[in-house]
Amino acid sequence: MIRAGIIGSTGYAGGELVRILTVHKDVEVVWYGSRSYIDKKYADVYQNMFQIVDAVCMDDNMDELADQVDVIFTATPQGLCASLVNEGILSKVKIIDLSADFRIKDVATYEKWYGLEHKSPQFIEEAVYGLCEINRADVKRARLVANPGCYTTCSILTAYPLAKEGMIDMSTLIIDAKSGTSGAGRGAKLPNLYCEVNENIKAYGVTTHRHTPEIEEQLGLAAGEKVLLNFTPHLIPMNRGILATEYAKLKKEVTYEEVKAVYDKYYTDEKFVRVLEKDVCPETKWVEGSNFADINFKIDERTGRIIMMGAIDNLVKGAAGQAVQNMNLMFGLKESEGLELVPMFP
Ligand SMILES: NC(=O)C1=CN([C@@H]2O[C@H](COP(=O)(O)OP(=O)(O)OC[C@H]3O[C@@H](n4cnc5c(N)ncnc54)[C@H](OP(=O)(O)O)[C@@H]3O)[C@@H](O)[C@H]2O)C=CC1
Ligand SMILES: CC(=O)N[C@@H](CCC(=O)OP(=O)(O)O)C(=O)O
Repeated sequence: MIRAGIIGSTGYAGGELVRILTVHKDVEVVWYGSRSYIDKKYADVYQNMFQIVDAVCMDDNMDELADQVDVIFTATPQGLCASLVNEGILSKVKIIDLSADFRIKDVATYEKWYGLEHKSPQFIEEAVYGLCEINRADVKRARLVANPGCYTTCSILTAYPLAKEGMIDMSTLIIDAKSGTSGAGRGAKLPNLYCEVNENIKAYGVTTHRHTPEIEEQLGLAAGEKVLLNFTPHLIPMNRGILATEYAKLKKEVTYEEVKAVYDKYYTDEKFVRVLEKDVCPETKWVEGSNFADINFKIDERTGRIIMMGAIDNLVKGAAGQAVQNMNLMFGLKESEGLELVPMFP
């Protein structure tokens, strides 16, 4: 059995990790980390775990944890993982960080967009960007994985094949994304109160959202050029789900079949990416509770643009599911172990 510790197990992403790992046949969660609930029963924090998880919450002592487990998940605020990790710890355990600390290769870019000083820049280079469909071989060898962001997972997977094959003019790419409120975490914040979110929709982080440089870096690597794009997130009144709608100019006239062949080239063998049938638009409801990313596209012949669409569950493929997919690869397990979750509907 792989012994796992979760720092930040009481947050939404950490809670989803617990839900998935509790039924993973090769994993035992032995450390339910928390800052506010130390010594409290985990099932008192999340009653859905009543009679399922008996453990009590522990602190965030990564040094002590590293002696007791094989893998540590950090589902904690930006900056925390970088402030705890060190060579001694990394020589003993594998770390999968759900925050953004090791996602962006240029430390100045991270510090600018996150407004934080990076506490462990020496590990940025070695960290592997854990988007399994794109970096599978590197993830298998990694001891530190930077689990991608939720908006970024959806945005990158949706455009990746066309960026990689040079079919779109990257300078024209515009990403409009919408997220349910669980994306903002469990912490009490005024903009996330029921009356602020319900019956409402708003854009936020316009031109400044921290996922912008992460998407630019990854799609830039795919396209082999520096990419600057517009990314505008929106908060919508639902619990889970992200929908990204992405617009770009096609470099030349192409048919539906030609574009479909490109998506199939990258995703036919990918269990968790479903390229939908012609004219079917992805919906968050069709992926809820699952590790699927549903993707499709439509060519607008009038404008020469292509509209790409993607949907994921932000807490599963956008966070905990992807983290478990990474863990499976790092430990040589079946990639989909514990993740064959059927989407729930309605
Ligand atoms: N929500 C989402 O959809 C996604 C989240 N992520 C990332 O995952 C991470 C967690 O997000 P999310 O679950 O939403 O956030 P939450 O606010 O729901 O949870 C944060 C967790 O971190 C713990 N924590 C906070 N501060 C500290 C600290 N100083 N030391 C130790 N533990 C601390 C909290 O513990 P306690 O409550 O016990 O004090 C809690 O368990 C973030 O980096 C986020 O960006 C990534 C992808 C998607
Ligand atoms: C709705 C909402 O507030 N979403 C969060 C992003 C969610 C997230 O998980 O960000 P990381 O993946 O980078 O950790 C935000 O906009 O900051």
